[in-house]
Amino acid sequence: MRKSIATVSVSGTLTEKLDAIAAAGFDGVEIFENDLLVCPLPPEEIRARAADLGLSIDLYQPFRDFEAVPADLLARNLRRAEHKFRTMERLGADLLLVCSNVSPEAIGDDELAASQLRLLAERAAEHGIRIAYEALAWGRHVNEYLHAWRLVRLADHPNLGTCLDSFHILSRGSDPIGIEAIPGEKIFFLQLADAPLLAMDVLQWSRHYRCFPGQGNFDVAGLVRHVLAAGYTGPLSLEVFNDHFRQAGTARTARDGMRSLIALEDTLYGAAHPAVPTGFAFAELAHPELEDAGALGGVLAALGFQRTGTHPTKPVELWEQGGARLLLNATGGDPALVAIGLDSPDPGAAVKHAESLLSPVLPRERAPREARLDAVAAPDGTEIFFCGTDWLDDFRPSGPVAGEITRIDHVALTQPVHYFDEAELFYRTVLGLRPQESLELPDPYGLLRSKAMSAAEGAVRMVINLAQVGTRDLPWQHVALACDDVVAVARRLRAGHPELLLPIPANYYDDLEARYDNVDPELRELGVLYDRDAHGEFLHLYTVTVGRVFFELVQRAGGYQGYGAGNAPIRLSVQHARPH
Ligand SMILES: O=C(O)c1ccc(O)c(O)c1
Ligand SMILES: [Mg+2]
Repeated sequence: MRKSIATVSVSGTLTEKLDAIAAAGFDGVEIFENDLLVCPLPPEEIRARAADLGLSIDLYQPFRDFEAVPADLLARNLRRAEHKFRTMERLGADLLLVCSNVSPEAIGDDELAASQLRLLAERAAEHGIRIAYEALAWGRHVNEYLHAWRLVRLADHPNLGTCLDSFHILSRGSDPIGIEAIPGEKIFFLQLADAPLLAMDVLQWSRHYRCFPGQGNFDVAGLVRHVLAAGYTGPLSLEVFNDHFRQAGTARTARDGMRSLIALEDTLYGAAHPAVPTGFAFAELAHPELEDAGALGGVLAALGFQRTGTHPTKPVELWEQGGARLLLNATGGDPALVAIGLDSPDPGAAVKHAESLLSPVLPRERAPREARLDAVAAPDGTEIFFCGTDWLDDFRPSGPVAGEITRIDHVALTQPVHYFDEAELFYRTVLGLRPQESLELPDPYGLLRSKAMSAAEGAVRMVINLAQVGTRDLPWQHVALACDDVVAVARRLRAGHPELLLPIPANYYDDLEARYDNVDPELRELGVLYDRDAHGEFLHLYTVTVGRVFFELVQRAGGYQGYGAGNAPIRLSVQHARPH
């Protein structure tokens, strides 16, 4: 299907927007009036620029507060419309979006509204222009899409149709099944936006929190199915008002919008993800070139990891315990998590799929006998490797290392605020992870927003955290290691090891013991954190931070599904209290 985007959805000047929108592969644009008003170029030049870029101007918008007004106001509104028509002729646009009247002067009279819309359509027809009438969710009298359609039907003019906008329909909880009753040729335009579920005024929600399909909680694909079933053949057009998108990189947001539409089409055509990862192959940590991997090696050795192999051509060591594998890459930089290896049932298909979703595939250098490893860049630059089974052979590992740690449980990455939605869409679509809980947690110097995602019944879990701004901004990352016996590790490390994140405040344990019966008193002694959910229990423990990275040991009992999120504020406070 043709793909469009409203210029309001991305940052920049109008010319920057058009360049980025074309570069991302869109077929057309909706020109938002404000973008035109602030543009120094005359409409003819904007038209030529769009044409040079291969973009059609699919819609001009919005024309506000037109219908259902007293006679004197109608005359003024028609004069306003004539000006828009002339601008559109210069722009080469032939579809005008009219959104439902929000003014207190609007009259709640369907006959009047329809007759005035008909008049507008007659005037538009003289210019070869068509009108797409949209119900704003907060319209004074018309705020339901079926009401807008009733007025269009009543007005009965070939140059008048309706514009459907997924946000206005789904934010009100309207059932989109009714779309199928609208003849496809009377749906002049389709605008798509998703949004997180928020209990707030619908206008504020729309103007600040819309996001691309797949980044929020609406069933946008389900709505599009109804629109296609009605016989609509126009473009899928993104229309997003979002405070963060307005600050984010223009090209990057345009590409993210395109990724969202490609993924939406995949959903519509019922294309299953070709290679959802089945586990963590490894986590790769960069570190300064030091004997025994320095402080990082010290923490890992204390946790019971051993170096079991070395890469034949690169300064990379394999450290193992149970099924947990860490690669230590002596890049010279501060310790940081730089790559994640995922067990993939079909690495080639996974990379092709990632590429189809516009993820940059990373070039790899490898010696002739080394395993082929395909990687793409996640939005924050973390390299994501799709691993088969042969990569491990390169390291000639010396054999299994027994210990309490069994595998990588999850990896947590921190994203800047204006790329948080992009990261979520990437992990959902490129890796096929499903969103789990979304949380806001108090930090002594801010509020931590966090989203957990998982696949293969928890075999792969990722947590994306929002980097905090304006406070002590610590872009921490962490690797959580599944462990059979957190208490045993804590006992061992308490005996003179400085690697554990301590002390945990006594107030925490006082509260814990009030909340739950039978809390093991040893948890307090050892500084082990504890949580429970409907399924089971969770014991966990953190190490100190080395560079940007810290480790967590987690013990899930009885099918516990969470991440101990309620304890994150405790962890954050202790981390902030320690010198870095
Ligand atoms: O927020 C608005 O006013 C507005 C304007 C035009 C639209 O198409 C829309 O969905 C919302
Ligand atoms: Mg709209």
